[in-house]
Amino acid sequence: MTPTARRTAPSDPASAQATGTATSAASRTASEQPYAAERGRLEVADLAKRFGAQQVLRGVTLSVEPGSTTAIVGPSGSGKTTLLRLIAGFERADAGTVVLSGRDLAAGDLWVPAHHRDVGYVAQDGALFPHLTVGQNIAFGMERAAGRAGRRATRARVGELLEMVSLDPALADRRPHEVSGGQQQRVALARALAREPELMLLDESFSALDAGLRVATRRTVGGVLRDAGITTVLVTHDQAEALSFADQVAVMRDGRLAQVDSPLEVYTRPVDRATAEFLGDAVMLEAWADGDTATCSLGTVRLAPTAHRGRVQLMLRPEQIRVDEHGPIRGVVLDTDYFGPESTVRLELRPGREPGCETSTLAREGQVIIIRHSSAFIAPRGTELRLRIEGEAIAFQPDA
Ligand SMILES: Nc1ncnc2c1ncn2[C@@H]1O[C@H](COP(=O)(O)OP(=O)(O)OP(=O)(O)O)[C@@H](O)[C@H]1O
Repeated sequence: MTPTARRTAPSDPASAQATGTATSAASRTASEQPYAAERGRLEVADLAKRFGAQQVLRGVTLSVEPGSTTAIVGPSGSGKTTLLRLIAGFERADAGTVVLSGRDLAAGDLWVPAHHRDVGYVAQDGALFPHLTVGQNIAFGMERAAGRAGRRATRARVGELLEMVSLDPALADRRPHEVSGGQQQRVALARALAREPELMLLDESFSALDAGLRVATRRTVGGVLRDAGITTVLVTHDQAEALSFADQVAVMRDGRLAQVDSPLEVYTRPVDRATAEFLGDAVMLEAWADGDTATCSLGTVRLAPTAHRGRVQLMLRPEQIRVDEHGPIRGVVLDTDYFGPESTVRLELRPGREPGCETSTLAREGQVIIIRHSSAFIAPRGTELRLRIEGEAIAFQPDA
């Protein structure tokens, strides 16, 4: 694709970062519209960024389907926010391309600044203007017709946007400090939505909220964006948030995307041990792989399709190891960690002694594993449990 901007947006005096977005979709002429089929499609290719001596992004390639939601998740400092800022146009990449709705935003010498991109941005703290009312925050930078009729139309649109994010339009006259943190985040989203962006970027937008409010706000925001068909990219360091919010999860590590896949796939089929352990608790076991099964301290375990043979490292999620009185594996409870809806139980494996007990000869004396169980189940220390494995284990190279 030729690196040329296909249309020029009107200049916007407001800071795109503060207001959350740039050009109004309403300001486009028909001939300037991106191809309908492409609207909202984001393509990032080979993006690289260095700050001083530090190479922060090392060739990031990511495709986001129109109207879908992608979560970028990874440890602190892995480069998530930098990637989002390059997509928003707050920073310039050293190499690589950003294409939105078929239009080049960054490619070679071409670089479209933030306020000329149809991109909404919601920061962690919402970044509302404290001296403006909620309504004025939302209306800020919205294209307004002059005169009383124009003001009425703006007010009506502000009311609509507040309702869209499940807020009472009566909040329009309050100042940001007069509404709760969750409401502020929804106002920030309404402000970003006011300009009908093609792409919404959420930068740790729910992190500052406490647990209950966070889930509720996330659900509302996710629903609004999905209903509006707006392509969304969320940056978070919270694995559970990424898995529950997104259609696609991109796991970032050390400036690279280690895996990009559906939430189910990244959780149940992680590409390597670091990804597996980042996304949740993992039971790691030495094993011997032979085709579609492996032998480990839990006996013979079915394997997800793998090319690995011989000595491997096996990964199971704790919830795959179930307590079952007829299960072939034995373990003795060491301790139980209770935390509301479920408990974590540490067990020491016992080699099998009776028929039906398959615990393998690879079982090392004292091998400890962790399982999860409903909180109603609290086994005292020393209880012997029988276990069985559900589903398939993942095989990694021994040193992966
Ligand atoms: N403007 C900048 N100047 C210099 N270094 C920067 C700049 N922005 C980011 N960095 C560095 O780049 C690295 C990646 O930062 P980034 O904020 O992208 O990571 P992150 O994955 O979003 O982390 P966190 O989850 O902690 O926000 C960090 O080491 C950070 O210090």
